[in-house]
Amino acid sequence: MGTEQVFPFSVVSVVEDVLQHHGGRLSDVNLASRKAEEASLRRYEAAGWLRKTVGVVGGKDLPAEPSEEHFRLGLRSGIILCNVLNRIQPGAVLKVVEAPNDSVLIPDGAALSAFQYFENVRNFLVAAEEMGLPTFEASDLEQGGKSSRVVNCVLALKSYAEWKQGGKLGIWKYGGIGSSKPPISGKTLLRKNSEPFMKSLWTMPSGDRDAMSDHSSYNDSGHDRNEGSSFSSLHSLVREYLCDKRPEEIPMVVESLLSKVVEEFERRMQIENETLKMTQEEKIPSEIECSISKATSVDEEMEEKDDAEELQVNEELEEESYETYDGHDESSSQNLKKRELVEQQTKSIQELKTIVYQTKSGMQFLQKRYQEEVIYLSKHLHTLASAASGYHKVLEENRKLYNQVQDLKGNIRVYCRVRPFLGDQPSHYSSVSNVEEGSISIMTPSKYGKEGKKTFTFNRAFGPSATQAEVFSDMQPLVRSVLDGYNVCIFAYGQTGSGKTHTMSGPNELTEETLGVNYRALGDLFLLSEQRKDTIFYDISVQMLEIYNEQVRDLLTTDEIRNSSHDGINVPDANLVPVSSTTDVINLMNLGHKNRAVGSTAMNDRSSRSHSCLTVHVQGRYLTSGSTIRGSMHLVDLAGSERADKSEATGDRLKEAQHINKSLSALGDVIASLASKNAHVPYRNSKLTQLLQDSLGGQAKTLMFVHISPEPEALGETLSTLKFAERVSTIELGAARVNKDNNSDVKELKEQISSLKAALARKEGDSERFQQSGNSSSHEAPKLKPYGSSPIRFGSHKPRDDSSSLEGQKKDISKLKRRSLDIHDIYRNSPQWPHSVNHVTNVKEDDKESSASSEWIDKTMMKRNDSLTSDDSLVGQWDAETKQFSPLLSPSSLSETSKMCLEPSLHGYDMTITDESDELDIATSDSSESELNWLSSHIPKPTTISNGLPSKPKKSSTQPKPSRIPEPR
Ligand SMILES: Nc1ncnc2c1ncn2[C@@H]1O[C@H](COP(=O)(O)OP(=O)(O)OP(=O)(O)O)[C@@H](O)[C@H]1O
Repeated sequence: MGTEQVFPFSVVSVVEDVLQHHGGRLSDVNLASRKAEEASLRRYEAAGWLRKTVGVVGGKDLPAEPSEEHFRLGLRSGIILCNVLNRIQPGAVLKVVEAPNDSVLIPDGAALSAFQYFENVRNFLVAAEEMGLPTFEASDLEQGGKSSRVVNCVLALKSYAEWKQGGKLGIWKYGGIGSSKPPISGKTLLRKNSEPFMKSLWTMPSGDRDAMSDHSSYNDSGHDRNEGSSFSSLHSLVREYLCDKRPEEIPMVVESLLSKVVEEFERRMQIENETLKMTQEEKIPSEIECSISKATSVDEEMEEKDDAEELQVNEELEEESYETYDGHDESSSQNLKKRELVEQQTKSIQELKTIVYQTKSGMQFLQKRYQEEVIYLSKHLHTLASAASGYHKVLEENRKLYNQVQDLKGNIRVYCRVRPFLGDQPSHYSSVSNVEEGSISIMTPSKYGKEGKKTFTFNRAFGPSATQAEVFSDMQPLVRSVLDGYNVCIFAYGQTGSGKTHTMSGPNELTEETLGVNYRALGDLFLLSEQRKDTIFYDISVQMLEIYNEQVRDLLTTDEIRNSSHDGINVPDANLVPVSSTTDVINLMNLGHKNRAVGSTAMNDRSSRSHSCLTVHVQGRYLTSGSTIRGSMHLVDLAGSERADKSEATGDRLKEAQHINKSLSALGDVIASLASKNAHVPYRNSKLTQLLQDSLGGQAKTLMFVHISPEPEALGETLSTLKFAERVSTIELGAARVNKDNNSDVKELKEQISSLKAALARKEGDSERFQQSGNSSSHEAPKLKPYGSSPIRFGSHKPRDDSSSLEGQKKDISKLKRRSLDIHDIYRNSPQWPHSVNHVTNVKEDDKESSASSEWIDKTMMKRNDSLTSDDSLVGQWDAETKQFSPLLSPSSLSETSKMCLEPSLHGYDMTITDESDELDIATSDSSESELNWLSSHIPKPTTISNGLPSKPKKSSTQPKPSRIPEPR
């Protein structure tokens, strides 16, 4: 192994560095050369002492003042040195090879001699070292060697000899130049000086070199001849450096140079050793740790670094491992282990890499699919969201449209239902001849009409065979409006026994089929609220009230409640009972019916003369927004609308009748006011209107369910009821109103024309009779006109003037035409709601509400009221100017009133407030009896219905009732 392979640096490079970097230091070579002279003197001293000690003959090869060359050559054989040493220290060199011949003097002597000389020198040096003398290198005796060290050795020996000759006094210590250097050990001598020595051999002439190369010991040094080039370059370098030096300076320069080289060499070796030590003690463990940590954290690194960086790290790792392995043989086993470990880790890393790559690609694939699915789902979700919002919009739109349709149908709608015959009563006696979807035809006896048939149009008409379910299905949309936040009022109107309770509640014995509107409405609300529970939560609760004699009772409690609501909006003290099922409702209704007061009556129980009201309160809360909506529904079973019979109109019955009339009249006022869109609606005129206030008008939807009985006996009341209902229906209908009004008016106009024709014919006949019998008919009882198309008894006191009747009829026609367009005319011409006596007569200045509707209060009602009681205070007088009744008129003044009515032109009576009066009976102006008779004829008797209820016999009256039923002329 070459030097440059053993060491990380070459000797040549060391020398070059010394020459280049330490050239400055070599400048002191001059100083050394100055010392060379001193060295020469010392050499002379050494040579002289050697000559003196061994004699001139023995030292014949050594001049007294030899040059350095001669000094070296003289001592080169080692004979002089060995002999001198043996003289001073006998036996120090046991065998001294003497020169066999003169060849010793020949510089280039035989090889054997050279070898023997070398043995002499070597033996001398060993002995000198054992004696503690400063030694020199054998090569110092060769050309280029350090003769100064030889001089030093000789002078040291001289000093030792003198010390020995002097009796060995004190401790011998060599104090010559170079004595500070420690003695060179034999081993060190050999190792350290063998190389320069061998180098010098290579510089020897070829013959010597060949001779030397034959000796095996020289080959043991392991030097390869091929390495000579580096040495030759070194030599050339040194020679070049020394070429300008004087020969005597060269040894000193070379010595200095070599010492520098040696120092540099040692310095480098020390550095190298330290580096190696660090590498072994620190670097290797850190590399292992680094490798392990890199291996364990490879996953994280893989994520953080790209592949190129990872590869670089691994390559560096491997390079470091190889360097470590190559650079340190002694730790090769460790390096092997380390390398194996690194290889294992590298393998693991590769496997991990593969797994990571697979996982990564798998993750990327999954991520891609996930993103695709997310995109797909988001699209799908978007579609669903838009569909959902669209669905909600459509739902909302549907609700709006639904309620708009309800609005278009009219805020107040009128339905009519014909009760079937009860028991075994044959149907051919029915006064109802035909029932179509929106109209009812009534068979009128010839005395009522010319054609024997009268048709009334409503929003909906139900015949006797209509089932409860059919009836409810038609009002179901209205009921459902409650859940959308509307207020709804459904009230049943009709005379006693016409089937109001049956429609609203059902018969006494309830079955699923016979359940009335009340149950079905609530059941429907429950069903709908259940269907909507995902979006809205509904609270449904009910109240049940009765209004009897203007007193409000809570039917869900036994205590009488006080109407503390001054606004009349509601009855706040009434029990409000939450319900959640139809069963709850049935139980409550049973309780209500039980609590409903039942009085002894002439023909029916108290329920006929009291209003019962089932109020359903609905509060809905949207689950998403939290907003709430409120709706309410009044289901009212009104008291019988028939007029109280005069014969029974006493005491409690009279009081009941008054209250019923008052409340129904107030209800009519409210409806009329709403229809005319008056700013003020007189809700406060009765408990009934107060109770229903929130469900009458505004956004509220009202349904009047008119009931009629089919019995011919009830025809009068039936016609009255139908007339009124049709009028309300005609007035209140919205968009459908025009066509309906037109149809109705056309019919009426036709009837008017036929009536006029009949009047003309009659007039002609009367004229002839008048001429025959003279003017003797002034006291005849007025003949009742047929209960024709005129709805009511307005203008019943209007004088019957045949001569003016035609003109009056024409006026009426024009008024009818106008009425169809003018709502006020319609009201004026409308049949009145039954007015209570108190309502009409007790008109107070501060009660403007009632006066607001006084214009369409039938004057005849006063007379009818008058007929209901003998109390003069109840008699009213119609003031044509103020258009108000004046109470407290005496019976005599009634006659005057009649006169006034009969002679309106004289008293400024406004004819326009009456209409069709000529169609009705005419009371004689001077006969209050006739007037009473008229009133009797127009107050229908309570219908005797075969409903199992007792029919009270009629009290005697001045005129038998049958006579008051309109008779055919
Ligand atoms: N559509 C109908 N089908 C069968 N029976 C009916 C019908 N309408 C009414 N009735 C029966 O006629 C009778 C009288 O009906 P209901 O009591 O409902 O009349 P009303 O107008 O409520 O009388 P009131 O004013 O006294 O309360 C009852 O026995 C009832 O069952």
